[in-house]
Amino acid sequence: MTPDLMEEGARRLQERHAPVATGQTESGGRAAGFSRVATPGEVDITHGRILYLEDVNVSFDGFKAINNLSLDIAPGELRCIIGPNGAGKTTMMDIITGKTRPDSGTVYFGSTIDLLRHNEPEIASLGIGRKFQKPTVFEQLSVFENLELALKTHKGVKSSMFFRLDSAQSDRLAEILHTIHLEGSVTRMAGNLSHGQKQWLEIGMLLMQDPKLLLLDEPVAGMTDEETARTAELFLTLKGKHSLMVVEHDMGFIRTISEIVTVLCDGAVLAQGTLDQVQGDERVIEVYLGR
Ligand SMILES: Nc1ncnc2c1ncn2[C@@H]1O[C@H](COP(=O)(O)OP(=O)(O)OP(=O)(O)O)[C@@H](O)[C@H]1O
Repeated sequence: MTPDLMEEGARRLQERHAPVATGQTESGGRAAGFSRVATPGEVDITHGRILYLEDVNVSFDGFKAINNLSLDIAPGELRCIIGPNGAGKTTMMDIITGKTRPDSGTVYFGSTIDLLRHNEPEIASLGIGRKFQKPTVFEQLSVFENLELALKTHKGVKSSMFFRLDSAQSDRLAEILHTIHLEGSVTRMAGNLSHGQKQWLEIGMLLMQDPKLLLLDEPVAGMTDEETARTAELFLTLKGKHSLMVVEHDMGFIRTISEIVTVLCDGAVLAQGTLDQVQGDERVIEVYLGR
């Protein structure tokens, strides 16, 4: 897709969501993206989008799980996605990460990377990290070893025997330990961490790979109130440095972290705006919040 076509598509997308989304989207960080110049090897965000989906469709045995889905995300934005069970949230993430191929539609990472031309590992190495609902850390390894391993895996280090972190990598690891609130648990076995700490460690492992876009599926499910509050803090710290797409059912958490909330229903965007705007939307009340 050429940048011109992309502009045209983005304009149509904006028009479609105009009643609630236009002003909000600008304040979500898009304006900053327009002035940035892309350099080789980087994701081109000169058109103000890190992720762009247009008219995406997926059917499973004739059932339309994703139905002309269009949405875009600005660089550095923290976008919350809500919606009733079966709305298509997981399927959308599966499409972005290459796990599921859509029947039709457009999925771009920045202005130039057509994600539909890439497989799952390629998409991960392009800078899209995904965190599933259940924590998947290496329980028999320490917090430090888990983070180190995430870096090795990302760098494709075959033999770990002679791998040594360089000073920049060590600094990065220390910074991430601080960000995920685990600097006091460096030598603890991951298996001995609390559920919330395991979730933070896995987020740290993704951060070691320096993703441009992070997709997080129900990150606070099963967390204590205190862990949920610290996760909200963590996400607000990550916002701006990374783009985040957070699928969550916990409305208190959404209220703490959200700018723009997208409501998915029946595989399409039903509404988009601030949480107050979407919660006041009759269609949302009917299909989701009122249930
Ligand atoms: N591989 C599949 N085969 C058949 N149907 C599927 C498949 N994957 C998803 N679906 C269906 O597509 C619809 C969307 O599912 P999806 O898991 O994306 O919803 P969701 O919004 O993530 O729901 P939840 O909040 O419950 O996780 C559901 O009706 C689901 O049953």
